Amino acid sequence: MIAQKTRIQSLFENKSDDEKIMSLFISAGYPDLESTVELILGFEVNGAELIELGMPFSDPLADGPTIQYASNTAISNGITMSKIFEMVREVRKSSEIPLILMGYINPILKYGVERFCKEAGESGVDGLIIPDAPVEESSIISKTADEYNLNLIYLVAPNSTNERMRLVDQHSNGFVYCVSVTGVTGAREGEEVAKSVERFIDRVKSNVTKNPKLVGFGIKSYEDAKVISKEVDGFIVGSALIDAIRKEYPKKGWKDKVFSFVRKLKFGKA
Ligand SMILES: O=P(O)(O)OC[C@@H](O)[C@@H](O)c1c[nH]c2ccccc12
Repeated sequence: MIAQKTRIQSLFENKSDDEKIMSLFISAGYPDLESTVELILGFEVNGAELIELGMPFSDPLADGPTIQYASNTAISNGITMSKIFEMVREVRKSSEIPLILMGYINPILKYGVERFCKEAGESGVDGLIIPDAPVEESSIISKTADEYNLNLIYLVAPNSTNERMRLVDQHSNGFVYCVSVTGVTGAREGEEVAKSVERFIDRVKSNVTKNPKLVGFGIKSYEDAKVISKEVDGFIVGSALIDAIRKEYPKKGWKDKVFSFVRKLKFGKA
């Protein structure tokens, strides 16, 4: 089978050198089941170029308190794998925004790797991030993901060796996720991230040469994003976005407030 280009690959091919891609992470089913699709479409209109849709899991080992909270809320709201695919199909009725599912390997194994990849591919998902299935264990899913034209995106972190970064580059397609700080997801003081990130990104740039690079973890403002993604293709925001939702939901007009936060992240002004 000849692999087709995914929407992720087209996005990076068509991007100009100085443009920064903004990717937003949201847990499917947070803050409620009805809003996820509307949020994704609204993120796109307000400046996001890529969406990471989290598949809520009860034991999210890479996640800090904010995403754990969103995950738990989504589980209480009754989110399921089938509902997530339904949301993706709904988004695809009106949008071609590149979409990544992000989640842990256990629920995927339980659902069935073949069934999962088939439904993901057919509903319009472009890629997968599975933090607890690193390259060494990628054979559990890589072949099937390929078959259904899903890019696999792996992570590098400041404690990855140069050899490991090269291995990750070899196995990734779509982009490589550069985790700016060691530890779990979540907003940190911007300076804390900026200080240590430069050396890490230098190393990433000399070892990850095949794939585009997005940096995430701890970015909560336009200013953070500007500094931290200076040398790469773009940035990812999760916890700060969920915090913004948490602050406004379910007050009247909460979505508009959230979308104005998104515009500020991307453009520096609402
Ligand atoms: O929340 P932050 O610090 O803005 O970081 C993005 C992150 O949340 C998102 O990409 C993500 C959510 N869960 C993950 C698990 C592993 C790696 C990354 C993630």
